[in-house]
Amino acid sequence: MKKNKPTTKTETPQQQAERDSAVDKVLLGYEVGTISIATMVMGLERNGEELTLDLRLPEDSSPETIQQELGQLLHPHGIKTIHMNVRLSAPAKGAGSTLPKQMPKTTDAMANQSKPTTAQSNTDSEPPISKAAPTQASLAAHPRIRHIIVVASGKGGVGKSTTTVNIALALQKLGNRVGVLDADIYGPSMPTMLGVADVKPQLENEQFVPVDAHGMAMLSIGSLLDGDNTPVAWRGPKATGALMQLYNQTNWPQLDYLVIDMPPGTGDIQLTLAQRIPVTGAVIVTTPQHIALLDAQKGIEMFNKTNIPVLGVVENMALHTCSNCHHTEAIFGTGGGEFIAEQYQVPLLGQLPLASGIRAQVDKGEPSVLVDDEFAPYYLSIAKNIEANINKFAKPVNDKRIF
Ligand SMILES: Nc1ncnc2c1ncn2[C@@H]1O[C@H](COP(=O)(O)OP(=O)(O)OP(=O)(O)O)[C@@H](O)[C@H]1O
Repeated sequence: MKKNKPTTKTETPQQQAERDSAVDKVLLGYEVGTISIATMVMGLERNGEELTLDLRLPEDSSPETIQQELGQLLHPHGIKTIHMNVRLSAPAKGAGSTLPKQMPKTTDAMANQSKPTTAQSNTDSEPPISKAAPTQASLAAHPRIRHIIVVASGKGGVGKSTTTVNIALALQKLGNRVGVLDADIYGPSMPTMLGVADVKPQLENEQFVPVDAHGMAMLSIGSLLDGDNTPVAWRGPKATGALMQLYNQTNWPQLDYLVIDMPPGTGDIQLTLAQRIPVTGAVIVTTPQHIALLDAQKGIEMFNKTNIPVLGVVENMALHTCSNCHHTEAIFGTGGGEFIAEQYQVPLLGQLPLASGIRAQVDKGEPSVLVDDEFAPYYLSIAKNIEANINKFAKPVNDKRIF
């Protein structure tokens, strides 16, 4: 699934980045049925003017048409040839395994260039590009998951993962069945923070079986990475494809909450996930510094655009607890999280101390809530605030869903 992208001598790094980004945008905008093809990309490799895609497509799709339409859309961006390796998904769970289908030939992206393209001009039949992205309201709820919560931050390093893991454990402590999906492609840390870095998820009937982490069902994007393919090198479609695979092709048990640790930022990957996964609500983690607050605002705006309710803001590292006298004070000043919560009319779920104990516990794989240390009550209070609000945002359960 993962391939190293060969470098080409004729492209400058800037041209390379521009062409990669143009390819990403085309893939993100091209829909098969109502779903972006980006979520179906299992592998992607570009070598100059040649693009190779490994795709997992719905059984009723037409790979030949897709190959031709993508060829026409990508040709203006310098892609002359598209190779496609296709696997067609089985129609329903248990109805058989996937059918590998190697595309018989390489398509010249210029082929049929003079004919009208289905995507652009034949609007009477199947205009896949012009269909609107699915909205949250149109997404079916997962049949075994009551609430999906995404934990996001506009900026990296604000303590999003530390907060996620402790909130998940706190929700469990309040009596809920909890799962954790580590979608942070830039730094998957859930396995380490939960002390299960050495445990690999099993595959059963082409479905991942989540790892048991202190009673929670955990799966991490880190499990899909190998040594010579760093997550940072992943580009949009590849990352979203892998993340959708983790969500869809996992045998999640019956859960009250699936807590997703999102990649930091508000780019294409975050937006696509927000449009494809039926989320009950988002929790935004920020720190009191101005830049982190500005980034949190971007996060809130992104969720507003995609109609995902923002459950609230958590202000991390807002307070300092002296390790000698245990006195707690707001060293960065107060009011940052409150300000943003007021401005956007979202609740401030809680303020967390900056404390070496919090870091030491996650480094050991035994987060504060698990060992019930002096910081656990802060996370429990946040979890209670989430629970107090969440039912009004719950999605109706659709038992007909096949995943
Ligand atoms: N409240 C806190 N007090 C002290 N240290 C903290 C606190 N929250 C997080 N940290 C530490 O800050 C560092 C960054 O935290 P974490 O990895 O959770 O951030 P992140 O926002 O998920 O980062 P990234 O976006 O890069 O994945 C870690 O070393 C973590 O232990």
